[in-house]
Order: sequence, then structure tokens, then C-alpha cells
Amino acid sequence: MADKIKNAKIVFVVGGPGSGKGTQCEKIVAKYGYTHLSSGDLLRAEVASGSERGKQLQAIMQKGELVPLDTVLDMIKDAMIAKADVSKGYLIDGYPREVKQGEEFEKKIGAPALLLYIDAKAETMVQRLVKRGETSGRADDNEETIKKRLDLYYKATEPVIAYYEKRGIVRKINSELPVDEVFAIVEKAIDELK
Ligand SMILES: Nc1ncnc2c1ncn2[C@@H]1O[C@H](COP(=O)(O)OP(=O)(O)O)[C@@H](O)[C@H]1O
Ligand SMILES: Nc1ncnc2c1ncn2[C@H]1C[C@H](O)[C@@H](COP(=O)(O)OP(=O)(O)O)O1
Ligand SMILES: [Mg+2]
Repeated sequence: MADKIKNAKIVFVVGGPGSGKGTQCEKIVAKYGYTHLSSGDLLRAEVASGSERGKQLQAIMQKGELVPLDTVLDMIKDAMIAKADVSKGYLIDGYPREVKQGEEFEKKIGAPALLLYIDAKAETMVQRLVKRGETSGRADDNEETIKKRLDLYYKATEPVIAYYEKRGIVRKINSELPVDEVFAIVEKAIDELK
């Protein structure tokens, strides 16, 4: 089954919480027809299902911690296989969050062609998340959890960027700019892939 996605174009979208990953992915989907898979969205769907596993995940996410690697990787893999016949490429948003996640993904699924590094200052990310928290209903968009998510980002996820930089597939995107200007930079990176 996993053979079906072996040759698919895979783009990792990495950046801190509130950096604008989801916002840019939406625009990529609209222009390029890629399949957008957000690990956070997949996990929140499991939580919303009310399952026993969802309850355990919710407790972890509320604390701003990472859920077990196998759980999130299985979810992504299943979602990729489900779209294999129609997908022009995959945006993997919010994964890998640590180097080990990247290694396991490549073992079980395949190698990324590009890593979009959505970069914003900590201060900007906090401001955006506090604002998003006014309407998102997300249990983790509160000041206490935001701080933990940021700390974990710098500790666990930033090394992911260095890891893929060595392979020359990282494109750093300045996400401090207005959404459409950020997207103009994103477009260039995606167009290079063709
Ligand atoms: N370039 C930008 N300028 C201003 N606000 C932005 C920008 N990109 C995203 N936002 C806002 O910041 C918040 C977080 O964006 P989101 O795409 O959900 O980030 P992430 O998926 O990385 O957590 C959202 O409320 C979004 O509207
Ligand atoms: N790849 C992954 N590994 C482990 N936990 C993950 C994960 N992706 C998401 N999660 C869990 C922990 C995160 O704090 C939470 C929310 O993730 P998210 O929606 O990707 O956040 P954001 O878009 O604000 O960066 O879900
Ligand atoms: Mg997001």
C-alpha cells in the first residue's frame, strides 16, 4: 500500500507555533492542488471523535507536549495513502517536530523534496497565538501553554531545520511580512520543484 506514495512529492512545512504554517498551506492548496496534512488537525480530529485515544492525546496537547511519535506518524501515513490516487503532492504541516520524527518518516514513507521553514520572531508568534486564542477554541492557545510550546519548538524542532539544511532542501520564508507577501516567497520555492 505504501508503494503508492513512494514517488509522491513531499514538502515538510516546519515553523514555530503561530508562525503561519496553516495559513500558507491553505494558499498552496488553492494554487497548486497539493494535499494538506496538518499533524495538529489530524490529532484534533481524533480528540473530537471522543475516543479513548483522543482523550489521552488531548491531555498531552493541553500541556503543550508532543504526542507519541508512532501515533502521529501512523495518522499521517494513513491520510497520505487515502489520497494517493488524487494527490499532486503532499504538504506535511507540523511534522517533523524532532529529528527522530524525520528519520522515522523517511524509513516508513519517503524523503522530502523540500522543507519550507516558516520563520517568525517569538514575540510575533506569541501575539498571533494569543489573538488566535480569542476565537480558535483550541485548548493550547493560552499564554501558559503557548510558552511551553515555544520552548519545545526551540529545543526539539529547530534542530530539524539544521538536519535538512545539510541536504540543501531548506527554504527559509520570512513570515513577518503580510500573508500575501509571505506567499510570494513560498511560491518561488514551490515553483523551483517543478
Ligand atoms: N503573515 C502573517 N501576518 C499576520 N498574521 C498572520 C500571518 N500568518 C498567519 N497569521 C495569523 O497568525 C495566526 C497563526 O497562524 P497559523 O497559520 O494558524 O499558524 P500555525 O499553523 O503555524 O500555528 C492566525 O491567526 C493567522 O491568521
Ligand atoms: N508531529 C507531532 N508530533 C507530536 N505531537 C504533535 C505533532 N504535531 C502536533 N502535535 C501535537 C502537539 C502540539 O502542541 C499540538 C498542536 O499542533 P499544531 O496544530 O501543529 O500547532 P501549531 O499549528 O500551532 O504549530 O499537537
Ligand atoms: Mg497550524
